[in-house]
Amino acid sequence: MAFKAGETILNYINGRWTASVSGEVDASISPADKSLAVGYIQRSKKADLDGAAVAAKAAQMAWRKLSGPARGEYLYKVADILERRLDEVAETMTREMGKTFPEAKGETARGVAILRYYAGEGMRKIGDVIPSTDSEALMFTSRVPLGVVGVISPWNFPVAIPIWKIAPALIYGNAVLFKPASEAAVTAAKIMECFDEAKIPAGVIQMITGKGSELGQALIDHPVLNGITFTGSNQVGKRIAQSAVARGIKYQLEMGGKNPVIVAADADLEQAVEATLSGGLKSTGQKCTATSRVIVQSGIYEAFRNRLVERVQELKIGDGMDPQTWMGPCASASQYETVLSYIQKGQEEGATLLFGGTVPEQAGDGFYVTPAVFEKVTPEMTIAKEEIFGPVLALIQVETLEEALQLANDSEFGLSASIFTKNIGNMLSFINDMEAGLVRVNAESAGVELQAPFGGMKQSSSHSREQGTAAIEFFTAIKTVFIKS
Ligand SMILES: NC(=O)C1=CN([C@@H]2O[C@H](COP(=O)(O)OP(=O)(O)OC[C@H]3O[C@@H](n4cnc5c(N)ncnc54)[C@H](OP(=O)(O)O)[C@@H]3O)[C@@H](O)[C@H]2O)C=CC1
Ligand SMILES: O=C(O)CCC(=O)C(=O)O
Repeated sequence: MAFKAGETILNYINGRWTASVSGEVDASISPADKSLAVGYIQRSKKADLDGAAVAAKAAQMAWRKLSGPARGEYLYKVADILERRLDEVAETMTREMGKTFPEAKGETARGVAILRYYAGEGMRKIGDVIPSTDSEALMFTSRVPLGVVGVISPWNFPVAIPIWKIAPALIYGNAVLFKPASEAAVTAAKIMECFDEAKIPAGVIQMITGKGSELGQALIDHPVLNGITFTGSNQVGKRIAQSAVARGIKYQLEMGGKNPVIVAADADLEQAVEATLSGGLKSTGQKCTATSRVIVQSGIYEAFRNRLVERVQELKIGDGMDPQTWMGPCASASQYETVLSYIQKGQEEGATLLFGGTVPEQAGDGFYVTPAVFEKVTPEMTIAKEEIFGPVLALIQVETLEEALQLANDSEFGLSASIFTKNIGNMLSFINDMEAGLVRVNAESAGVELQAPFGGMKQSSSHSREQGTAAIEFFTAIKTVFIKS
């Protein structure tokens, strides 16, 4: 089955495309033109979830009995199908949440690579032999699946994030109940179509759409779950943690960031400017790893600021499907309003708006805003503290590297951070002292590689890591086995 643009998509439950018991749907609208519906999604109820939960439990029993390589074969098939349908999936993503078509294609290709990576994991070791004090015994560990895992994903990476949660969950023998973000659920259905076409056994992966406040809450409270993995806001993440702790199930949270870039006086100016543009404004700044605070040493400040503003002025804002477009719209009406309100707050609190932060004339019915560059930002200002999740850069001038590091760490978040410098001492201080899960030298703050652990410190995560070989830590439990004849 392949849903067409503008159609009503259904839930994928127990291997079948199924309408919700509610009989209600919600439009997923295009951020490039809010009068266009990219599709209609089911407004599902707890009763839909209950049916899926029964199917998941039954399916997981059989799925865990398959060998790792056999489970991997399914993921390889899904990867091949997604690769064949890459342009179609990427176009749906661009139309539904606004990122440019080249970015959407890159993300979909990353989804393919993640599927293949975890397909290969099905052939790798899942335990260790440990010497026992009893010389006649054999002692070893084995990794076993958690059971049924809930996946709640955001709209900003509608393909990569669901896949980097679903693929490891499946390869290690879990069944998945997947609730995508409502604003990217049509794209999520495209991923499900690939699993369906690969003939994955019914019930192993199921997708149910609906409002976070109702269906999402019902999922996190559902007794069928043995684990839950989430990416999104801190507010929702905290609710998930509370519910998981109350029921004693495993949870994994990836949440916000307020990512700094330090530009040292000896930095390569062009490199630092281009990385700030890319890290801060690609995907319209809607990445948890996006550059938000730009901390610049005074020796290079003026040259950096002037070049940055010059380059930001050149960026073309428009529909992500237009090949000329460098930056698309904000993903939704609520993101748009949030971003505009932060820009207003920045000005009210006394920061200087050097450029942007306005609604372009040709915006029409789209959620467009020009990238905003602020200077004279102080650490206590709201735009220096809160995650904006939009195309807003806050420049902060400092004298010394020590001051830069101290300001960079002055945040409740600790996801990613970059420094631009040629000095090895600066690099080492930054690597040692920066409180972030991802530290990058002479590279933009955004940029996650699927084979490496990903996650944050402080309020940015539940202190667990996703992706690469780290994924096995969350999606399995260790069983220690002792055998004596
Ligand atoms: N770290 C990151 O990558 C992301 C961070 N954010 C941050 O969060 C802000 C708000 O974005 P928003 O989309 O509202 O993020 P949310 O955290 O509300 O949404 C993320 C996911 O959680 C679901 N959800 C919402 N409420 C509940 C609930 N009570 N129980 C269970 N699931 C729920 C959503 O469903 P539904 O879509 O149906 O509401 C969606 O699938 C952004 O401005 C940004 O700062 C947002 C997205 C990603
Ligand atoms: O930067 C990336 O590729 C991933 C970012 C991310 O995980 C997020 O924004 O939620």
